[in-house]
Amino acid sequence: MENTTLKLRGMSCASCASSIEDAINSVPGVNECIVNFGAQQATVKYDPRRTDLKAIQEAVDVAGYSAYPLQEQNLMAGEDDAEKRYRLRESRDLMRKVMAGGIISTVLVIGSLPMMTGLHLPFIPAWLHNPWVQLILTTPVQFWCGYSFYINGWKALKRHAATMDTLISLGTSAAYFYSLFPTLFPSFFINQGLTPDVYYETAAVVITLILLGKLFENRAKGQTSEAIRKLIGLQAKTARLIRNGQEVDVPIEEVIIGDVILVRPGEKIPVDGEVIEGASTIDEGMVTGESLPVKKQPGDEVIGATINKTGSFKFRATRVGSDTVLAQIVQLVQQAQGSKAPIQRLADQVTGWFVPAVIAIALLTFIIWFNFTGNMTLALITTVGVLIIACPCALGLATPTSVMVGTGKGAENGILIKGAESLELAHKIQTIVLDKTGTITQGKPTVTDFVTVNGTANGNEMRLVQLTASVERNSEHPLAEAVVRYAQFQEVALANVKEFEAITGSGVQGIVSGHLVQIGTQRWMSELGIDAQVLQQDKERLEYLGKTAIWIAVDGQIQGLMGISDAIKPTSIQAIRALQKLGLEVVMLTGDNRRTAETIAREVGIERVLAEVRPDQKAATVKKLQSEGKIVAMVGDGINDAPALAQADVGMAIGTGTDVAIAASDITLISGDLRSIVTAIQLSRATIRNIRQNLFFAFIYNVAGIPIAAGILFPIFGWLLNPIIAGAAMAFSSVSVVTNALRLRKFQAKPVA
Ligand SMILES: Nc1ncnc2c1ncn2[C@@H]1O[C@H](COP(=O)(O)OP(=O)(O)OP(=O)(O)O)[C@@H](O)[C@H]1O
Ligand SMILES: [Cu+]
Ligand SMILES: [Mg+2]
Repeated sequence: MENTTLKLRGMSCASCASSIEDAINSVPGVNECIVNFGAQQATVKYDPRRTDLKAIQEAVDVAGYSAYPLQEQNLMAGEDDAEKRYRLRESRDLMRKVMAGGIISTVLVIGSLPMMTGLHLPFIPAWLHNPWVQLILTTPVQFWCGYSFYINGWKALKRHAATMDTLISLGTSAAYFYSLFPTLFPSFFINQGLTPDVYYETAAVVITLILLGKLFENRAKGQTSEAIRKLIGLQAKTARLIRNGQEVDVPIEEVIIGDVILVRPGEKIPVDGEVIEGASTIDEGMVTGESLPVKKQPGDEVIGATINKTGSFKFRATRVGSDTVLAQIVQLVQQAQGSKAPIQRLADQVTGWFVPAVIAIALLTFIIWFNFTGNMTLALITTVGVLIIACPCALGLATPTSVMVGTGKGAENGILIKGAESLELAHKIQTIVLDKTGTITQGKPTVTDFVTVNGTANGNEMRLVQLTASVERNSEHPLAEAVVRYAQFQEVALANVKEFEAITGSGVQGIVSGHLVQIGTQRWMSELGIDAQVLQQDKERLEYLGKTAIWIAVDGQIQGLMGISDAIKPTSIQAIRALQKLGLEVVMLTGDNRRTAETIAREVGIERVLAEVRPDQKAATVKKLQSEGKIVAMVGDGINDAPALAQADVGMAIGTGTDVAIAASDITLISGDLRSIVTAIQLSRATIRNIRQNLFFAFIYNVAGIPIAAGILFPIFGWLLNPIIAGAAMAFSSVSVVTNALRLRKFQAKPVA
């Protein structure tokens, strides 16, 4: 299965989105297609053996739109130029039409004032009221400014569909062509005792207002993707390389992996890499959301686009171009912005049958009024009013705009949200499961205690450190790294290991100079039949201190015990308290032993502890919590957490953790700070609230407007909805939806503690 994102052009409203969806879905070999109107993107899952991008693009072309793959754009070459030019051209075109339409409409409205108000207004020249003059003025507005409505409406008709363009072109045409009759044959009306009134100004004003709304909408939509532009703008333009012992400045695109780059204080780090010389502190806030600068020394990783603070250093480029952390973030955010929140599906379904239903209501309105009153004017005004006010364009904007701003805001706060679905789900989380090592704690354990059975005489202790560290050197477990570091610190040379084996969740073993060395948990020792009574007291003491005790057995005999401690992240306690304040149940899930886990849990204020859980049981444990009827989020960093992250309703990976965990998760917390979980939940709540407001704004005009426009209040109060007001209301509803979504940009993480 192949997954691609396509940029789309030519959409005018949400029903366009569903026709593109239909068009792509009907290509054989396409599995799934989601079109996002706000982001103007389609996400397509297809079988590359059965179809290809070209076939999909053709299907979109046939439907009357165009599509091109997102990958073709050079992500890091500044803002996507083609896209920007397209948007600008569209805005300029709209601007011209709005200006022309605005001037003409004003003249027309002034000309019809006497007729509308029934007053004699001597300062208005009579010729302005002449139907022929009005016809000549309106025609360019109707067919030049309103051209796109006809074209798009026609495209829709060819697909047997109806969109907002259908409604607008129908509505304004009704006003325009009806007015032609009294213009051409005034005597026909006069003979019947009717005034030959014309409604040109209605058509012109409605078209102008809707275009004005579109212009605002266009501008505001440009701002919703501001986050991406900001991210791309973070990128440095040049890098100072050291080549053949010389410093040269090169454009960032020319940096290749392995290049040595020099960075001075205050400069931006151009690409990702590893420090090889010098030391400094670096502000990584723009990428991780972490506000404190981070110390770096040789061996440490640096991230492109972060800012060097104090010292100069050299580093070797390890990731360039579209592989850098920043480029990955941009890509992720772009994909997330194009994804569809479940709440949107409802809106889409509504839009699907809305337009045909509106046309039916409009027809009915006309028939009823005309039959009952015989009044053509009344019948026409109500019908045009219904057609215009019922346009569901704001409905299609309601969710995508909020999702775009919300995911962008997340990225700014160091929270990468992979899809709108997890953004929506996050506000429902009831239980949050935290992995211990690397999530609550720093994941940088150190050996603090070392107890041997046979004392320290005759180099026995150093010999044991050598055996242990030699085996552990082959393991990737953080505990293993701690042991190796300990040995290095003691300047113990490591030996070769044969038959190394890691037993996940239990320990490691291997043969060093003919001795079988086994290192791991008490449970594993008893499974191996090794008696571990000797150092029981020491073990319990270590565990009460919150340290992990690992047994060392040589040739089936316990020889020693190591106490390894992993400091709690200073922010964890605060974060956990905040989560509990938000009403969530916080659970700790760990493979470590019960006593150690409980000590750490007590320190951070967690009550429910699930300890000694084997890696293959972590997912099952999450499932069990879900079967209690809870919406469960899992936060973890390790490979052993990946299945649980995937099982959870919302999986959150720590950005400093393993790639496997990040791939399995829905949300990545780029810095390891658990407080960003709180921010993620707050952001989700804010976004959902925003979407609900938007849906309300979008619906209220239609729901309240249609009956009024249909003339329901006329028999009672004599109220009619002028089509001009309907046009203004509908333009206003789109604008208010987008403006409301932009309010989300002000989102700020609230400290809850
Ligand atoms: N390489 C190793 N060396 C020594 N002991 C190990 C090793 N790998 C695992 N163990 C033992 O197995 C236990 C469980 O390991 P596991 O990886 O499942 O969890 P963890 O990393 O300790 O905790 P968490 O689940 O919170 O990340 C460890 O606490 C340790 O006692
Ligand atoms: Cu509309
Ligand atoms: Mg872990």
